[in-house]
Amino acid sequence: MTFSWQKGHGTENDFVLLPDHDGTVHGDLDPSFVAALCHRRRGIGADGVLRVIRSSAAGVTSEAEWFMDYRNADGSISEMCGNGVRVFARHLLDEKLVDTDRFAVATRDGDKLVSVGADGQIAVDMGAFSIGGYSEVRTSEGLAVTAREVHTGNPHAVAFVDDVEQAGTLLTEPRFDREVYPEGVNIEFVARRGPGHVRMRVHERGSGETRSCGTGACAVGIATALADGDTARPTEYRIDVPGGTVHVTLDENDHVVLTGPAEIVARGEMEWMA
Ligand SMILES: N[C@@H](CCC[C@H](N)C(=O)O)C(=O)O
Repeated sequence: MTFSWQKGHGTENDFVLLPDHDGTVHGDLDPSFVAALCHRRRGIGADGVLRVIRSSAAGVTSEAEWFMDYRNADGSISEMCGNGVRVFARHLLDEKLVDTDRFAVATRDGDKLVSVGADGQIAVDMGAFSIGGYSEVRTSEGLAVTAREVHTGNPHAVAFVDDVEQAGTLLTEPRFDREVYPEGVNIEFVARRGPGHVRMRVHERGSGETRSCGTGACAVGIATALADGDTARPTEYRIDVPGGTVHVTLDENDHVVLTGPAEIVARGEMEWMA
């Protein structure tokens, strides 16, 4: 099977992009194929796949022409990917599939408005968010922490710690309360670095520990504002992740806006032989 592909990343959260404009190349996008592509030893290696497909071809009702069909590295589907949408936007711009630097991208969590800055950074209005209560997360190495439930299109548990290295290796998924998160959860460990500035590590549902998570950074910004009693709008947080830095703004409409880099690093035709 031969098809075109690209590789990109946003703060080292990396993705295989599969252009499939009319949905004729990859059909239903088999989860085992996604998992094989993402495998770091037997495949190309990535935290997830972004299929680039027209909303109409994906059966999505949207004003936005392009739908980000996001899959986790294990082949599972998630509603949203914050770093992915920036990489997706970079691809649309590079391939001249959009002709303006402000446009919407359709996702399973609705349309996201993307704006490209003069510095090349990409800002995404991730829309409204919701906040839940507290429950415990526990790493396999025995760290037990109370985490705040935050939904930024997908589910997150945000746990404040003194030092993110306390989370240990994160080689296995921390335990969490399945009654609170029946669909699974992305878990962020967050440590403060200064006013409006935190550091985080994340264990992603369906992908394991990644070098960055955009929706996770948004959840962390929201949980930090709540913990600080910061009700000013707009208010901005700098979030350091192992793969770089992103900025999260809570704006006057109580939307969360994610700003960060996005880069395409390779493209080509592939003959998949596995
Ligand atoms: N890395 C992403 C989040 C991807 C989805 C997540 N693993 C889930 O299952 O919800 C991001 O940048 O937001």
